[in-house]
Amino acid sequence: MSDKTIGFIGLGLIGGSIAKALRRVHPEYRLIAYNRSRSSLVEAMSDGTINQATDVIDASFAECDFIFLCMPVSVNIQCLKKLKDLVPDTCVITDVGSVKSTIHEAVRELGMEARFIGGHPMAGSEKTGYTSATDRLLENAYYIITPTALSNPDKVAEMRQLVTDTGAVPIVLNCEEHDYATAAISHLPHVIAYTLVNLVRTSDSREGLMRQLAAGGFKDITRIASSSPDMWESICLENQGQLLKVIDAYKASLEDISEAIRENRGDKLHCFFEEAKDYRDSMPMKMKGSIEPAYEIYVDLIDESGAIATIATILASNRISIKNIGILHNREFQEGVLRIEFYEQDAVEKATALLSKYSYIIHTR
Ligand SMILES: NC(=O)C1=CN([C@@H]2O[C@H](COP(=O)(O)OP(=O)(O)OC[C@H]3O[C@@H](n4cnc5c(N)ncnc54)[C@H](O)[C@@H]3O)[C@@H](O)[C@H]2O)C=CC1
Ligand SMILES: O=C(O)C(=O)Cc1ccc(O)cc1
Repeated sequence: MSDKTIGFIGLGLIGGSIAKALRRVHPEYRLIAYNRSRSSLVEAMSDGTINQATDVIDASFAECDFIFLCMPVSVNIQCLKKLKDLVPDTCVITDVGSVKSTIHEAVRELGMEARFIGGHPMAGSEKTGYTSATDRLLENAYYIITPTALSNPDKVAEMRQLVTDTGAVPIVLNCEEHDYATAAISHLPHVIAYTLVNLVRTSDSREGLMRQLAAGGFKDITRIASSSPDMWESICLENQGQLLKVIDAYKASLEDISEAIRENRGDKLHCFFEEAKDYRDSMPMKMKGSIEPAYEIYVDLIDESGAIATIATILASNRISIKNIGILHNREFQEGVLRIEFYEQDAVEKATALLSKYSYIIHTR
């Protein structure tokens, strides 16, 4: 592929991660970024990710082949108007926002359909900012692309290639399909996590007994309540229609389960839990598109100082790269295990063989 100039408007977790991934694969590309706060730009210049930084959205972006809008959804929408007169028709504008219908509507109203291709990486975390960005964040995750009726097929093909270059897996959807699916699998779960945490917060005793006792299950399902309030305010309002539909359906299912509990209907409860368990267990855990880490092992930890360092050293000295490492306590591993996440399946197999040789007990899921 020929050299390209790629612009980023917003260089936080997602903008920064895409920029870092493209830099790794394409050292020849020219990357330009605008960010509201200067610190991310300084960091991205000094680590070599971007070639040019700007405090204002100006004519520097006119040279871009692609511009990624990576701010909260409503801010991305506001930015379109500015770019309309600033950049030529040949530049493709794309976004990474979690809601697609409202930005597509704005694109239509502004007559920008021929130069816009929507996008949404199905990867991320509760963290924010460039400091949390990594060149591997999108690896193996689906990246939804939503072309317009007037998107140029050659540009869509280039967009698919850029997505593939980040390590993600492109998939094309229309924006309504996208917004209904993400309302159920992402937006409602975030609303549930935030409301559950607030329920416990307001029910807790003065001494904070609930906060102290909250264990693995609560923490697992509420991790995402640590996400950015700015970002989630924007997502909920931009996907209002679809989100309200799934919230209503969820309220109805809470009513069903309340009734079964009230009426001592063990059979109903059992069936409800069993159906949910079967569906959850059938979800691909080690496949492309999973937001959950794909390549991981669990190692029983010997209770002595330096235990983690010893394992990390064994792996590093055998050139096995670790993506993430940490101690996990939950119902499945009550004693606590060391969870090690790798970049690929090959590393899982090598690490399992190697650590078994050193008599470590390994679990996989
Ligand atoms: N966090 C996640 O896991 C995922 C987020 N997204 C989408 O990516 C987009 C960016 O989110 P993150 O990178 O996670 O957030 P972030 O908080 O790490 O970065 C947001 C960026 O937008 C800038 N920004 C915020 N408000 C602004 C304003 N009013 N004017 C100018 N700049 C402003 C911030 O300076 C920052 O650079 C959002 O649209 C979100 O829906 C998509 C997939 C996953
Ligand atoms: O942290 C998680 O598990 C997420 O669910 C991250 C996330 C947040 C917003 C998106 O649009 C997509 C992914």
